[in-house]
Amino acid sequence: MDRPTPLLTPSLSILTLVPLCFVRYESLVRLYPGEECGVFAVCGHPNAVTLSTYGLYALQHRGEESAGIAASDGKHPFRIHRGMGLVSQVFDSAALASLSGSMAIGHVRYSTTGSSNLMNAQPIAVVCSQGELALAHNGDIVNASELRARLENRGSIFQTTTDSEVILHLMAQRVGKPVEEAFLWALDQTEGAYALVLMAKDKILAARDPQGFRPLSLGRLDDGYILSSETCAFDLLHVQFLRDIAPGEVISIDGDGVHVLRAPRPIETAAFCIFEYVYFARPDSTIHGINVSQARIQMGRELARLYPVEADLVIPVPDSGNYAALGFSEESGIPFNFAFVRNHYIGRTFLQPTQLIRDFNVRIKLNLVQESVRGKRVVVVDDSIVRGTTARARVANLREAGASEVHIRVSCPPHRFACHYGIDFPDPGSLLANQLTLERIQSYLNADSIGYLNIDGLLRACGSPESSMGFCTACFTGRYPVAFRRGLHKEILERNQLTPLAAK
Ligand SMILES: O=P(O)(O)OC[C@H]1O[C@H](OP(=O)(O)OP(=O)(O)O)[C@H](O)[C@@H]1O
Ligand SMILES: NC(=O)CC[C@H](N)C(=O)O
Ligand code: SF4
Repeated sequence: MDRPTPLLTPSLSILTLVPLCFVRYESLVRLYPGEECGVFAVCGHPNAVTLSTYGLYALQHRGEESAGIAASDGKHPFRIHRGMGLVSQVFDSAALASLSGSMAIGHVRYSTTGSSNLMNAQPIAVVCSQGELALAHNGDIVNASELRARLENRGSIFQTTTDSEVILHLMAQRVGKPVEEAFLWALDQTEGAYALVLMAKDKILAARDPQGFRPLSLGRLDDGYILSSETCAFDLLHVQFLRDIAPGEVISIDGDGVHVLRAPRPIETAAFCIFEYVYFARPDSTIHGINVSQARIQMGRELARLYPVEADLVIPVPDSGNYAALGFSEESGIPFNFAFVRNHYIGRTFLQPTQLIRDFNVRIKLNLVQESVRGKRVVVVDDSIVRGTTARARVANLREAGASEVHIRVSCPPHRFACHYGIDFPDPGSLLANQLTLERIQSYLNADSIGYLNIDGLLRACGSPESSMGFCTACFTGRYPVAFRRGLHKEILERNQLTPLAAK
């Protein structure tokens, strides 16, 4: 038996597709492999709201479920606008006119803990013992369920089912303490992945978890400071890049500038998410001194050395496969061309709600220029294979179009394990490489050969000037840098899942 049941691909007729057109937008927009979030913040700039809006446009690839901005002029209550959908759908002129101030934080969400609905959209704003606070979070807090149960037993009333909200409730417990101290105290109890921006009355605080799973960079524009998940947003806004917020570092920004509240952890203990370089981050971003597109080109070169093949043409699976395919072509000397045309109006590939819809989405996403592959031996380079939906459909296309051989090359190792640090990978049972051997994957995809980049090649491709810098590779290796409770899953904080602890 070659094919695990969840991977079976039912055929799709145009009649079965028609009702799908009426499925609500939110339920369809389910990104591969569940994206993650983007955070953005402006402190001390008169155009904070406009800058945040454009910043979120630049971070849109990190989350397409919901978007929001909270703004403050330092005198009036925070103004906040959040909605489901893309930045362009959430922020019309009326929404933008409702926001003002020289401080703002923004968020684009892809849910990893708590369902996708308006209640869970960020920033999350509260009024508590610390005054007004608004929080935007990228990552996943692995002990959120324990923290929440403890807080609820002490009377906390939660308004969302996200992990992020526990940070605000922890802060609220520090009655009478400065907001900086409350933030540090909350972070001391929080385990897992977080790149955070927090807006308080007259300052913005920011933090990265000790492993630095998710990126966060600091820049300067005129007299103001900007924080962004990725540097591509700085380029767009002509923001001067100052530095990355370091793993474990906590800062505050106010009228007097940037203050380090907690010094970084040694870089040796870092566990940057290596999959940011493979797929998530935009190729024009630079994370820890490594440009993402350059890293991807190196991955393609490594792959060509590891799995050489006699062929006539290298083609990428756009978009994320583009640079790796370029590197493969450069290293192998096999000509490069675009044979798949990507429809950019559909976002990144969807995984939900059913395999039927995934198949449909893959068909909308990519179309083949048949003339460019007919009679050719083709190497198809993609950044990753998760369920195999994309690769299987693309091989079938290439064969129908008359390609004489189809060789698949993947610019990261096989995905065999779940991520609990801010990427909503499907459960391991639906990961192709968790279920099948490489030989069986090759036959499932109907490819003439298959080659995945290995961990060493991937690490080399992401090699940093800081040579001791560490990466998280858990979804490939199963070696998790931060321990988590077994059975952790996305719905863990939904009301009926909570198991209150005994009051202390
Ligand atoms: O094995 P699967 O489950 O099909 O998932 C893997 C595919 O999905 C991603 O593309 P996506 O459309 O999300 O993004 P991209 O256009 O940025 O590459 C990825 O680049 C692979 O092509
Ligand atoms: N992908 C993310 O970083 C999401 C942040 C947070 N865990 C949420 O689900 O809202
Ligand atoms: S498990 Fe994979 S996706 Fe998750 S943080 Fe680690 S490298 Fe990134």
